[in-house]
Amino acid sequence: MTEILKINDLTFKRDRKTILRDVNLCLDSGKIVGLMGENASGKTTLISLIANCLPINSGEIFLHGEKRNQLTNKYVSYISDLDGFSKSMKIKDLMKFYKKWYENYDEKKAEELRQFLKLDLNLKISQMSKGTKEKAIIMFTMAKKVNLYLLDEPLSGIDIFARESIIKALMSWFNEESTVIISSHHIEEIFPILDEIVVIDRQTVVGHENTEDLLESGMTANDYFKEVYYEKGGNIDA
Ligand SMILES: Nc1ncnc2c1ncn2[C@@H]1O[C@H](COP(=O)(O)OP(=O)(O)OP(=O)(O)O)[C@@H](O)[C@H]1O
Repeated sequence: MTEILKINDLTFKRDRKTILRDVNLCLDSGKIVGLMGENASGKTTLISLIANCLPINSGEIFLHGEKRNQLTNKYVSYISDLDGFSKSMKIKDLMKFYKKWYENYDEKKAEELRQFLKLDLNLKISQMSKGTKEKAIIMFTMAKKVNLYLLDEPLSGIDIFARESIIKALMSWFNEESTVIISSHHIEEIFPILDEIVVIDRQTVVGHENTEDLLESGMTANDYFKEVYYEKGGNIDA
């Protein structure tokens, strides 16, 4: 096992408002990690910071042992949306784009993912529903050979049947040298494939647990969430 991600005392402010404070987290290779947290708890911000899409105010992020910088981008795959592309681009155009610009793009895997996700080569971004866009984001995120895959709410617009098969397939889309972080409001749904759960609340990581240990103690993801939430002084209805 290799250490894929290490975050030391990370604090991030926006417009003088603290969004994340004193975040510490360490993840090894070969894990599927669920990132749980209420709305506006900072999940997307944390993912964007790991992906080098936001500047760090204080603290450090190490990817594969190297301090986060432009060069460590090769270790990470993250697509926040497809807004940067022309809406007239088709799936096949996006495939050509990634092949041309990303050394770590695996053309064969991309085609397998495309077929699995039933994405028509001629489908334009402008014609994509929310769920179809999410499938395209999953496809192009997972089609790169990297150490860390970041999926931010990847399944929220996808119908239940496709969700189930994507969740099952996720395990085969990465290898033991890499790790996947999946943020979701529906952790229970992906709980069976998770190795670890990270809970973020009131701007920081308040819990990090092995799912095996949770299962052994008879806890579900939601039980764990509530436990760490109340322990830290939260106020949700049971
Ligand atoms: N561009 C921005 N400018 C200012 N504040 C922002 C910006 N983006 C996010 N925030 C704030 O940062 C906090 C964390 O937001 P973030 O999107 O990271 O949360 P989240 O846990 O991903 O939320 P959700 O589950 O609703 O997607 C929120 O209070 C939000 O208002």
